[in-house]
Amino acid sequence: MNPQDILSVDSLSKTYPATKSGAGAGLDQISFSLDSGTFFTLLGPSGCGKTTTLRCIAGLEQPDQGAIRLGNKYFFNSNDNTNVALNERDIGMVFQSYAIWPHMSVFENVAFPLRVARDRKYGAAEIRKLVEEALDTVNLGGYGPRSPTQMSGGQQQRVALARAIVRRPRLLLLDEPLSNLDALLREDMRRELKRLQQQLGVTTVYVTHDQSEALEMSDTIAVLNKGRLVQIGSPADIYQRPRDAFVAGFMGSPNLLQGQATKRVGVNEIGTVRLSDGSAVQATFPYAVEAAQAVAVSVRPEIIELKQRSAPQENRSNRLHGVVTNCAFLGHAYRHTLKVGDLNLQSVAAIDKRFEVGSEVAIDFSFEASSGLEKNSIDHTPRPAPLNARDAARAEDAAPMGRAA
Ligand SMILES: Nc1ncnc2c1ncn2[C@@H]1O[C@H](COP(=O)(O)OP(=O)(O)OP(=O)(O)O)[C@@H](O)[C@H]1O
Repeated sequence: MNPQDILSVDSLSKTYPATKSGAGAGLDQISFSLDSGTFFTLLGPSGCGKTTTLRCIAGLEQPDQGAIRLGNKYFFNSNDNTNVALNERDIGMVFQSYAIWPHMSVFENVAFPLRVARDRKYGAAEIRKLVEEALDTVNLGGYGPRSPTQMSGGQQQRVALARAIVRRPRLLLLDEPLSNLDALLREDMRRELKRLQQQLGVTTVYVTHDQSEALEMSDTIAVLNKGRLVQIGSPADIYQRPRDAFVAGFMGSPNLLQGQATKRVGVNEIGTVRLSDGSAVQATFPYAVEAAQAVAVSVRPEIIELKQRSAPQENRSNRLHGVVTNCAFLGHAYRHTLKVGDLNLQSVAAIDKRFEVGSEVAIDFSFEASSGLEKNSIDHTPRPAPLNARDAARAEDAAPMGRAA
């Protein structure tokens, strides 16, 4: 790993002016640090700040506060007014709208960044070699003379990618690059993009609101909500151990059991949660909670096993009792809706595990697979190592109240 390629974003904040429709939105103290070669995804709903973060890294948007650094080179630092111009940041970018010029050939589109480079002059032979290599990398070898207007959406997106990598940037920024493609092509391009990123070993920041895209492609995911980074982790962490109700809901886990911790629970320990009807369930907590703290338990639909009420209960498994109120065929599985007291839960069961509407069932789910989470959105984001001693002092001063250590 090359330490010169570590991307650090520290306490990035930006406020847009308030509009008629509400207070000014933007970014609130976004921090993360990426090892070189990481495929990192900014994930969240529309308006959460993904594109603004990406544009700040690119130099298309100026943050109000914070620092952005690649290796030991600061792109931006509000402390000493560093703000490096976009074309000196050594990055490649691909946007949702491919931004391919229709009046230029594929070759000229890809050659463009080389022709306008200010830091060095590329000779004709070198341009030819670099463009051909970039086109080969995106499987468009031989397409140079064509007009982009004669190409499909997927091929045009590859041209945009070739243009982004032709200068072999140290950082690749991708803003929803697949969202204009049809569903089948998008699936193919996910794998293609990932292969390309691995082949190049380039640190990549990817923006999407599509959870499955983020899970399939990323090494690390950061979930954003209302301009704040609410959770950062591996795809498995984010999916199986959401930190709060927002992340759980956004990652498609509709089942939340609200209650109180019966006693103090340490990080990654199993704790007991007393539900409002007096029953208790156990879950694994990715963070520490105090006795009587209000918490929730996220139970993913696919970890629920429906059984006859008389069926024996497995070790280390929770059991609730409920009634099936709906059963929907999904093709590969059945989704059951279950009424448990005042609560509606969803389960997804294999095709041979169907229960009729009206069946009284046992609802089993394991302690390990059930995830304890914060009831409210509290920022537990681990902060990256300070950029330097001066920044450390500033970070101490600026640490917002209530942030987890
Ligand atoms: N130039 C601007 N002026 C004013 N407000 C802006 C501007 N750009 C973004 N915003 C606001 O900042 C917030 C974050 O916007 P951003 O585009 O970063 O979100 P996003 O997560 O990328 O959303 P989407 O997925 O819809 O593109 C939104 O509330 C948006 O309205």
